[in-house]
Amino acid sequence: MIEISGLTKSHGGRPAIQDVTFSVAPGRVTGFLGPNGAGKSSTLRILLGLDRADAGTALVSGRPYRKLRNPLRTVGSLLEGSGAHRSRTARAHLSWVARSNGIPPSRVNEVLEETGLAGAARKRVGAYSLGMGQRLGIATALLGRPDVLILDEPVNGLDPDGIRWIRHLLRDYAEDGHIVLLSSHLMSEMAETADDLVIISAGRVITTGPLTEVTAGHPSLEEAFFALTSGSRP
Ligand SMILES: Nc1ncnc2c1ncn2[C@@H]1O[C@H](COP(=O)(O)OP(=O)(O)OP(=O)(O)O)[C@@H](O)[C@H]1O
Repeated sequence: MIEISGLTKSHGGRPAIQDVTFSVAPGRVTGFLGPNGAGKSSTLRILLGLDRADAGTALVSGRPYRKLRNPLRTVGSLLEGSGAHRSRTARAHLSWVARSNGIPPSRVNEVLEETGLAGAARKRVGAYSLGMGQRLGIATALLGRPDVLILDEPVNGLDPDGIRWIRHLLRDYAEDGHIVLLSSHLMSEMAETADDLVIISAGRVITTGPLTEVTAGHPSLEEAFFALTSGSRP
C-alpha cells in the first residue's frame, strides 16, 4: 500500500500542499489528477524521499521511502526525465543503476526489450527524443521489478503509439498485483488508464474513488473534474 496522511508542505511561505490524505491499493491503476501547480509533484517528491514534509506522513509498504532497505527493488519511479547523463548510452546508464542497487545485470536487456529501446541501447542519451528519454526513465523504474511504480506525467513526450504502449504496460503491471500510481494533468489520458482517481486542486485533495464513481452523473471525466474543482481553483 501507499498511505499518505495529512501531508503539508510550503515553499517560501506559500502552501504547495495542505493536509493531503489518500491511499493507493495494489492491483489497480491509480491516477493522481490535477491541473498545473496543483501539488502533484510536491506530493510525489515527498513520497519518494526527495523532499521533506512540514507535516504528515507518506509511507510505502509501511515505511517512509528513506527507510526502505532496497528502495529500487521496492519502488520504481519516474520524475522529470530519465535521470541519465547525456553522454552515457542507455545500456551504460541501466547497467550502472543495476550494479549500484544489487540488481542482476540480465535485467538490463529485459527492460530494454520491454520498453522498445533495444535497438537504441548503444546511442547516447543526449541524442534521444523526448519520448525515448521517457522510455528510458520507465526502463529504469522497472529495473528492480518493484512492487510499486510511481510515475509523474509518464506520457509526456510520447506519441500515440507510445501512449498506448504505456497504458498497456501500467494495466498489466497492476493486474499482476502491483501498486501503480501515476500523475497527470491530462484528463482524457486518465479516463482511459486509471481505475481509481485522486483529484487534487490548489494543494488539496478534492475527491478520491473509483473512476466510475467520480464520473457518475457527468458526461465525462472532464465535466466531473470541473464540477468538483469549481470552488477550489485560484
Ligand atoms: N521548489 C519549489 N519552490 C517554490 N515553489 C514551488 C516549488 N515546487 C513547487 N512549488 C509550487 O508549489 C505549487 C505546487 O507545485 P507542483 O509542482 O507540486 O504542482 P503539480 O501539480 O506537479 O504541477 P505540474 O502539473 O505543473 O507539474 C505550485 O504553486 C508551485 O509553483
